Amino acid sequence: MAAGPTGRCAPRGPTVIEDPDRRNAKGRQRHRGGPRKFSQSAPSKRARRGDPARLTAFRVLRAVALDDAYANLVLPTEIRRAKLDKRDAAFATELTYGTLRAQGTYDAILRQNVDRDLEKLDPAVLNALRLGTHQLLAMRVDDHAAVNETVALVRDQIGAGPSGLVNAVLRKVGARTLPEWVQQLGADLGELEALALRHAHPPWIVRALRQSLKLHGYPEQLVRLLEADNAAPDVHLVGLPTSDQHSGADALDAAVASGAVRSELIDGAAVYSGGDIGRLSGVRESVLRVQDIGSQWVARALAEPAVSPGEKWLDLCAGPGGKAALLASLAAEHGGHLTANEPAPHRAELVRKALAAVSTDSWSVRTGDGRSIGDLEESYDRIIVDAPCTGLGALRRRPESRWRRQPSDLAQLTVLQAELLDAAVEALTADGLLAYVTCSPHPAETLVQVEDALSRHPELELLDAYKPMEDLALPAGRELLRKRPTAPGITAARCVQLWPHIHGTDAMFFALFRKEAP
Ligand SMILES: C[S@@+](CC[C@H](N)C(=O)[O-])C[C@H]1O[C@@H](n2cnc3c(N)ncnc32)[C@H](O)[C@@H]1O
Repeated sequence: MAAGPTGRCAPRGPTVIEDPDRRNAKGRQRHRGGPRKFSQSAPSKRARRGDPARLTAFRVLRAVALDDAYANLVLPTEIRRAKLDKRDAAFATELTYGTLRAQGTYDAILRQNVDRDLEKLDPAVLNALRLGTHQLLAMRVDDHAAVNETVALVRDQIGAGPSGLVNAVLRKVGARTLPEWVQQLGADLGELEALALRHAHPPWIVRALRQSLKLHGYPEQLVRLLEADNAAPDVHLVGLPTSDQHSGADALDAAVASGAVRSELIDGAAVYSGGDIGRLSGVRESVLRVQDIGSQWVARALAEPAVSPGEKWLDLCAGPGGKAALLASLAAEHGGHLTANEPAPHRAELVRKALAAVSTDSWSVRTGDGRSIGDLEESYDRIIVDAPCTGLGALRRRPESRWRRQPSDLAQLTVLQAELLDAAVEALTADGLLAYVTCSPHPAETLVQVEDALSRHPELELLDAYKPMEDLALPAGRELLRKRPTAPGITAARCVQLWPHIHGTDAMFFALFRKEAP
């Protein structure tokens, strides 16, 4: 994907994978003994082994479905395990991510073509059908290759039994294009449900995104947002401002010399599409890190309003440590100290690793429930509550998450978010600053939380969160923040909501409070 210097990503269609060396124009892997001849009518006579790239995608889908695994974590392991070369790895990646993203739409199509409930199918067979459907409808893979290779995969991995069913269903799926299927299935749906089907989002998420866009002044941009959710995100880099051993700024300069493009939104950030970031200098030392520019922007915004030397800061929900690393590094510049709190021990360990480059005088990690932070009898000058949330702002990064998340998750999460905010208010010094951040634009997790917190805590004043974001932004970043809801007194006019299709970042929400002196 073209990476603009602003970090914005242009929406794109399904990835086209073409490999003249290893895959022919039909998406089949070439065989040394010349092209294979597949029987047109007898699946039992066809290839018995699936090709390694498709097998890799199949294995990831299985781990996601059966073990609740995250595709972005499992896929690299499976690619290494299968020893895929670069091109096959790209094919497996597009196949995996594309299939997972569009799963709901593909299931709607499959329901039309399978003579029983999908829930009654062997999950492995259903996954194979989804993989075949993605190849048929969204990748430039020839129909025969898509069907034959999927049938071969099924024979190899599941057995000969279901291969006939898979063959028959995929032939029916391939009889129409994706727009034709969407048009046919959408004809009986309401406008929102049809949009959800077309852009492969669950309707409840489309409803929430539509509401949030409206509240933040972008009522007409729903389709652009849904398209951006379906595009692969750019990799963003941060150079930590302060470090014990190495300079993050130097590492960022070196990354730029290696093809990264400096962000036009904020300093200290870059966009990289050069592949393996492990090769960049400073990554091993943790001074150059992968971090969404939206996350960098909100973390820096908390550290923007006049910092006094020796301040005490708290990151209440720190794992895996992205914002904590940046905040600790900024605190170190002012002789301050960051406490990074995280209840999950393995995530607390990740926080320690993330902070490794920053002077140990400047941070400590606490492993505990953020709701009990008041037990420490410490108070903090600045606190960030980067709350556990539905993650609807990062759908681009976690292809399976939109189908895994349920509206019922909100009930539990919003209670936890409110309790964490209460604990943070208690632990905040008089005149201290509190940032409330989510990687979700859902109104129940964002504006409603802010309004509820204000009504529970009259001592809180809602500051204009745009101000520190603008103060630290470069001209292009400032320009993108220019538009905001203007009606006086509305909460949304003081809270920043970033968007993938506008800012090229995750949809981070940022509210900033001050606790008034009693
Ligand atoms: C959105 S993530 C934070 C991301 C992190 N700030 C970063 O930038 O890398 C939310 C974190 O909150 C943690 N969490 C969950 N329940 C919590 C609780 N009761 N108290 C504090 N943190 C909690 C989760 O384990 C998760 O690591």
